[in-house]
Amino acid sequence: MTKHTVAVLGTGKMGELVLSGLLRSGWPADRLLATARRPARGAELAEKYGVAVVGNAEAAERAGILAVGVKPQDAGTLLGEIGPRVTADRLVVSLCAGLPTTFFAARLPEGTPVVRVMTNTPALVGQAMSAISAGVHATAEHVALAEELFRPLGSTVVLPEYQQDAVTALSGSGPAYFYLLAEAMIDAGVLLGLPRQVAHALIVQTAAGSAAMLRDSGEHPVKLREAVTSPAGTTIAAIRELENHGVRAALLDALEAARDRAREIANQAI
Ligand SMILES: NC(=O)C1=CN([C@@H]2O[C@H](COP(=O)(O)OP(=O)(O)OC[C@H]3O[C@@H](n4cnc5c(N)ncnc54)[C@H](O)[C@@H]3O)[C@@H](O)[C@H]2O)C=CC1
Ligand SMILES: O=C(O)[C@@H]1CCC=N1
Repeated sequence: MTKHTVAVLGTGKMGELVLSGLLRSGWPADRLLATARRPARGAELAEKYGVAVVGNAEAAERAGILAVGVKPQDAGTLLGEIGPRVTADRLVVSLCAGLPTTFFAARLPEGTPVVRVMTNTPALVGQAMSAISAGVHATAEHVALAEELFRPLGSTVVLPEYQQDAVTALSGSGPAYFYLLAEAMIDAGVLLGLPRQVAHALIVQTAAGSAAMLRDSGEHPVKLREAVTSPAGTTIAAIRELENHGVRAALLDALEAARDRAREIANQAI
């Protein structure tokens, strides 16, 4: 384990997931710092995790690894605050959707290494998918450090930075699509006359079981779906409706829209 201190700058939902994941993996609390915009949030984090909550400037001076957990729209302001305190021997890890590492490099001292990571909310249960990319000035050693930070949260993969907007559309936003599907299927259960709690239990276990098979069997999803789809049976009747409603085309369009929005965020960032 690295001897660095990690500071989470902007400890909202994702920042807290990084903090709690590191603590779960045995990272000492005295090598973690957190920053928060609202004092009440800072007090909550200090109480819950036993980490020091400090200002952004102090965190930037004390920590070797700076994990930026603010919304992309707030990153410019944050970098304006910390830029003068950062030295090029730090590692900056961006959690921000859309923003390229050049956005950070332009606001930090020359030579500061930046790694871009797109993780997702299943980090809360140790099941995140975190995609890590070496950005400006980042070496293999910096990428290895980032992998060490994100491994406690779930799976990690190292990809070139140009793929990050697509990753954001797939796995960053991905949990929301599955939740939407689950929500709609539970409502369908209610439509068919099942009590809501029963529909909820059926769909949650079906989702968990299907995900486990998809991951653990190593089979292609087509093969798994075909095994459920009996000739002249119930499943094919449902699938015909899904195809009639263009669900596949909707998914292609939806993920392309998410990718485009990531690009737009980068263009709008100041
Ligand atoms: N929510 C999600 O599922 C995912 C979010 N992301 C990215 O993670 C980042 C954080 O997203 P969330 O955690 O959802 O947002 P959030 O709004 O929960 O957290 C951001 C936090 O930063 C704080 N903040 C803003 N400016 C600050 C400043 N100058 N100093 C200190 N704290 C400051 C805010 O008060 C807030 O608590 C975003 O850049 C987002 O694109 C990435 C993957 C998934
Ligand atoms: O919706 C968003 O912009 C963030 C990034 C990926 C998931 N949530």
